[in-house]
Amino acid sequence: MSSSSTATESTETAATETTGTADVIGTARERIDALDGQILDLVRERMAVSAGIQEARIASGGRRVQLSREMEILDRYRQRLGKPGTTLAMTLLELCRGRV
Ligand SMILES: C=C(O[C@@H]1C=C(C(=O)O)C=C[C@H]1O)C(=O)O
Repeated sequence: MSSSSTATESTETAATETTGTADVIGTARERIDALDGQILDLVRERMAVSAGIQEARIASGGRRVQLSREMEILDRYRQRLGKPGTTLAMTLLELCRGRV
């Protein structure tokens, strides 16, 4: 009797923990989805600002790409995020280049 009661309790505890874990994950995923939305909006904003700079430089006889500036950006991302930061910065620069 007491062993059956213990088994029921432990099943209920497991169910409560499962529900709690699902809640934690669900809430955290909502936050991740919101953050991804902001990141994507920011990337699109960065692309537009970058295009404006490139347009202005080309219109005044300059080149689209300025490698020294890109090196600064790659270094910033590498300092904050390590090697994957460099990869991320390269992807961002690729997105932002050549869209004028
Ligand atoms: C936007 C610029 O032009 C290009 C694009 C860059 C960028 O998207 O960050 C950086 C350097 C340039 O190759 C700039 O010179 O600042």
